Amino acid sequence: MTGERRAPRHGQRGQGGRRPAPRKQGPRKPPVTDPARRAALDVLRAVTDRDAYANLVLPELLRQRRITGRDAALATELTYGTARAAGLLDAVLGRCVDRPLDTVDTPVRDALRLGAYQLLRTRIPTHAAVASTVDLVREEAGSRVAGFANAVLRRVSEKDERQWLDELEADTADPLARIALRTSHPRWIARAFAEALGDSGDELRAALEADDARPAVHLLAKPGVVSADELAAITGGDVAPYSPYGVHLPPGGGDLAESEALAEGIATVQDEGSQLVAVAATSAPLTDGPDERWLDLCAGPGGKTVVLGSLAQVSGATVDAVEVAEHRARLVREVTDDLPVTVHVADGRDPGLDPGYDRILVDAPCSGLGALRRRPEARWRKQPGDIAELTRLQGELLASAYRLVRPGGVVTYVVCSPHLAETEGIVVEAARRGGAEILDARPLFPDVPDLGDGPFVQLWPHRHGTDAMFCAVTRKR
Ligand SMILES: C[S@@+](CC[C@H](N)C(=O)[O-])C[C@H]1O[C@@H](n2cnc3c(N)ncnc32)[C@H](O)[C@@H]1O
Repeated sequence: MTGERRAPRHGQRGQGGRRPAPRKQGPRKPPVTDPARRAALDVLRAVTDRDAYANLVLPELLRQRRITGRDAALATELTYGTARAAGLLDAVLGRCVDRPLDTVDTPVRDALRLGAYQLLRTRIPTHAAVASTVDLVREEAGSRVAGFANAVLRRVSEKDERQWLDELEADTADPLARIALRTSHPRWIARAFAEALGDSGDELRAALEADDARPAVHLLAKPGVVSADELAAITGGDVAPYSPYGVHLPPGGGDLAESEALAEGIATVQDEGSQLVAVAATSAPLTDGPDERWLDLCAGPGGKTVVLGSLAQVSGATVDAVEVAEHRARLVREVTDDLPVTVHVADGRDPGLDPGYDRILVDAPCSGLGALRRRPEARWRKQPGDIAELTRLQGELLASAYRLVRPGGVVTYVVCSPHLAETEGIVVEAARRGGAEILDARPLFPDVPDLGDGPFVQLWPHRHGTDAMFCAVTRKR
């Protein structure tokens, strides 16, 4: 590995024969790196060391350090971009480090990822990407390791992303592994998408690419409180294409924490796909009987309960909201305190409520493979083995819903995942055992195109601009 000399910066001495300055003792110098990259690295380290969520840590850290404007935008782009692309970046770095990458200390590895991301996926000039990363490594680990980082990143910079991909792809004949590499997804997730789409070519690539792009923030205009048109005018966003209550904020559209609409409680942050499935749950056709008692069996933190509660208020119904985790139940209470919603801390598999509900929503705990675009690091943290445990719980929750719904009542099953084991694999068997018929869900999504052959609805980022929500509507016989 060869190191390259750089122009001296920040008080470094050149190597032109002058005596090096004596090494200073005493307190460490304050960091010299720019605040955006420092913030990005600190968040990436929190993700690695503490299993933190980048999208929760970053906004807080920007606020604490009063990082705003262009610096905040750069920190956001670098943090989320690096976290999303970690698999590809590691593959490239693995070619540029002369020992196994996992033997490199994690702070240094995180910094190398950050540097490699800038080199491969941004227009930041090479010298700036390398020098700023080397500064970070120097702060983290001293000058010797900084020299190592410099050498590694110089190697990374010898090729652009396309050339690296060509080189890495040449090592595998597996088309799925290639697509996964190009779109920065683990292979098992690419496979799950392929199976759900019934396609492992162009459409799969489009789905994974859309899943790799940073999504717009979607708002829910609280039904009965403010219209989507009004909310769009207040926030400067656009009325959503499909949800009657949706607004899309422009990319980088301001600090959400400062949004008056959120502070006043007239809007909440909610993906348009989540809005659509919640509306579908309230509009699925019942057979005979009343339409008054609704149940949200997995309610926390209450996003869909707000939709159910608001529409229940309009139609004169009431909602019982069940959530097993006390702290999440508290969140449901907070967002529904002005709605006809009663929150119960209970296990949805046996919540101790009287049966006879007209409508039940089972928004089951799931792998979240459908919302990876909103959780940058999640794709590298999840494991295929997570699915089996979830499917057992999903089946048990749905079975409980069939015990609680009245004949002719509707159970809507939703997961934010396209994984077939969590979607069709659960519903077909549970509905059969629960004595329910599966309805065509597509008419409950009016004007939404490309819904396939039914009866289930699977939304997709590349088709609908939503998270990949799955929705099955069933009716008890
Ligand atoms: C996908 S989230 C629901 C999201 C929510 N419906 C919303 O729109 O904000 C699943 C929720 O189910 C809860 N949960 C997990 N196991 C449960 C159980 N056995 N009974 C009830 N709730 C459960 C989790 O704590 C989590 O809050």
